Amino acid sequence: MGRFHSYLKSAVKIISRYKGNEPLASFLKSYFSGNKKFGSNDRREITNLCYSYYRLGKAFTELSLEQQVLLGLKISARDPGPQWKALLPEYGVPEELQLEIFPWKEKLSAGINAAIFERSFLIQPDLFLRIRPGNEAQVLKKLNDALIPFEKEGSALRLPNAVKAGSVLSINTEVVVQDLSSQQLGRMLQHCHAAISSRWSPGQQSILSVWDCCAASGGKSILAVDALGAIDLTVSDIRPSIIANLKERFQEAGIKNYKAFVADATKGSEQLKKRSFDLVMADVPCSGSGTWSRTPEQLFYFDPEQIHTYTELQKSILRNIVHAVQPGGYLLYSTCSVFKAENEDQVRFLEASGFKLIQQQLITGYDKKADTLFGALLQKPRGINV
Ligand SMILES: C[S@@+](CC[C@H](N)C(=O)[O-])C[C@H]1O[C@@H](n2cnc3c(N)ncnc32)[C@H](O)[C@@H]1O
Repeated sequence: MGRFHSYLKSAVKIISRYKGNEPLASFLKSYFSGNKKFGSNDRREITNLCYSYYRLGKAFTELSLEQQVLLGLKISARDPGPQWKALLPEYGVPEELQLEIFPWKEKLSAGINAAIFERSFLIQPDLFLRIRPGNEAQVLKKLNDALIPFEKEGSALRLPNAVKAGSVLSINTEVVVQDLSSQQLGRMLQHCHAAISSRWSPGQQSILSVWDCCAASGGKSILAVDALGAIDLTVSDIRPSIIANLKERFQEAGIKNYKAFVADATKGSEQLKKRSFDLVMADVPCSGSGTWSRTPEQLFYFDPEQIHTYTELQKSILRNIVHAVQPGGYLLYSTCSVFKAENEDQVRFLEASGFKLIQQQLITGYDKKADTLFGALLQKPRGINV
């Protein structure tokens, strides 16, 4: 039992020091590398305790830190095991409690089941890979040979979170680490491609021009290449470091023909002067609230004022990029947010500027151990001046 008390003490120490200024995963990594006495089992137990605490949000702050950690462990989806259960009465962990983990339910996008969404914070989502075109047989063989358990859903693979997929598969070459919901945006991309290519005259060798204006390390761009085939691809992001990551990733992915640069999408850019695209992808910076089951510390430290900050930034990006959509071309707007203000309301904003909504979808992952995302495909009618 002494070992378990000591894990609890370490978790409480970490929680008291962590202030939410960096991802919990990086904080834990630095903490453990500065405290070599912890072996891999210890690190796993303590990590689990810390995450269990943040999964409760601020619902039970009247309890002691020890009680909150143990309560998180008790009500999380995984059975904590007999040694932990034995500590519950010792620390006076309450039996029955009303859950109010996610207090901003009135701000949710339409169609979200608030009760199921709230419970999803207690479950760690799975790991998802997307098999890149032409690699399915070899990927499945490698996983089977290595006895790695997985479920296949189309080109998506669902694996337990602890699996080190990179030890068996070539990440970015054979598979991409990409959440199940994110992968589904491929359908909207295909819809847009079918609509545009139907306008090409028979035998015309046309290539879709695409700008990913918030590309990060290129997750959606690689999806676009895989879903659409040869495209004339331009990518940009405000962060130089992430564009450097993107270049490395594209190299591994075998993507050679593209233009990449650093640009603030709220401002005009030299590289884009006079350019327009068949498709502009705006996977905008957002609250990330659809992914908080993976990063529950963000749930804990979230200030709802931030929603306004994000929506203003999103509007400012949209105002600046709409001119780059060709008349008759498309804008794919996406977030990993569950808030209406970042989702449907921004679609209304685009419609008010003359764009026509083709389809919008809240891609729920909270009921599937995956992320929740929002995507909307809009078309710029010919003859409007934005
Ligand atoms: C949701 S992430 C994009 C994820 C990426 N599309 C993917 O699939 O991996 C949003 C990105 O927007 C970038 N960003 C934030 N503000 C920006 C701005 N003003 N202009 C351009 N990019 C911006 C961030 O650096 C971040 O990489």
